[in-house]
Amino acid sequence: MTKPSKPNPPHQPTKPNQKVVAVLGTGKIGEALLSGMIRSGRAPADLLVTARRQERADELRTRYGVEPLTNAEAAKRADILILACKPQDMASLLAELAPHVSTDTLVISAAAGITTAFIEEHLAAATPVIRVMPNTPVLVDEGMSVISAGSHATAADLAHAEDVFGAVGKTLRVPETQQDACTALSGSGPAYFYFLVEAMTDAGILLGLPRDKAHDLIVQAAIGAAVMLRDSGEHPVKLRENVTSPAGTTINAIRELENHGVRAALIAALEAARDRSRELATGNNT
Ligand SMILES: NC(=O)C1=CN([C@@H]2O[C@H](COP(=O)(O)OP(=O)(O)OC[C@H]3O[C@@H](n4cnc5c(N)ncnc54)[C@H](OP(=O)(O)O)[C@@H]3O)[C@@H](O)[C@H]2O)C=CC1
Ligand SMILES: O=C(O)[C@@H]1CCC=N1
Repeated sequence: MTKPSKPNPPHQPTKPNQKVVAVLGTGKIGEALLSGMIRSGRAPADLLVTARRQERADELRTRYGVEPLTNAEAAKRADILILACKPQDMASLLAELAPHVSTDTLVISAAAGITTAFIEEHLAAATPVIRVMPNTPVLVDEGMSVISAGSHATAADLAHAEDVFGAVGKTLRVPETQQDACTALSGSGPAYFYFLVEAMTDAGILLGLPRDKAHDLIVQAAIGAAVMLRDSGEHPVKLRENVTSPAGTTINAIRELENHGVRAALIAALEAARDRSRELATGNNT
């Protein structure tokens, strides 16, 4: 495509050198990122959002004090566009954006599977594109955002992406060939832990505990285990061995987990998530 020029003067940020960021497709992850950017000190006036339904636009205006725009307006005004629609909506969003995105604009996609090459094909030649896989703990500033540069993204573009996503958790640069695997581990990862907590809470009910107590016990065990995994410097095998007393209770539970193939199930589950990310690469997979 030929390079469109920026028809409108760019939006003036409230802080010098502050990039104006637009979130296009403000659903679950888009809203989580928006709230995180506001918490990290970006002024709502430097944040643009788009929504395709009036009801959603009204919600965002009320909750965050942002003024929802059309995708075209956001593309004209922002320095950084974060595309947070579903992979299946990406081709139509890019078609809408293409006439308005200048090559000065950094385009960041958070969509599972969608490659930087796919986005580059839909925009003007040399548009810098970055692929990021965040996860929902960005809502509590404990996110993990895995970042890969497209063919025209510079070191400065990567630094801008790390600035935005680093405000709401950790960031990690990987080659784009690893993004589908990272999506399976990290993007989807929180869901597996919620699933385990849900299942273990049910076990507490079976063992006769009230649901709220069972929930609190399992959540605190999860928090304690997570902090030890992060801070102790010990391998997970060692941490598990420390819990597993000879002829005690834990080994009986571990034997059942192995008998039921839980380890193999987790490996197969993450492989299936990786495969689905690959299938979504063109965005036309329902
Ligand atoms: N949820 C998660 O944990 C993570 C999701 N992602 C990725 O983020 C993306 C969004 O996922 P998620 O937030 O769960 O999905 P949601 O359905 O909650 O959000 C998608 C949003 O995009 C909006 N949208 C779609 N097309 C347009 C358009 N043309 N213009 C403006 N807005 C549009 C939708 O509007 P409407 O409400 O009208 O449908 C919706 O609000 C996906 O690509 C997913 O792969 C990445 C990491 C983690
Ligand atoms: O389930 C999904 O497709 C998205 C991508 C990673 C987490 N949620």
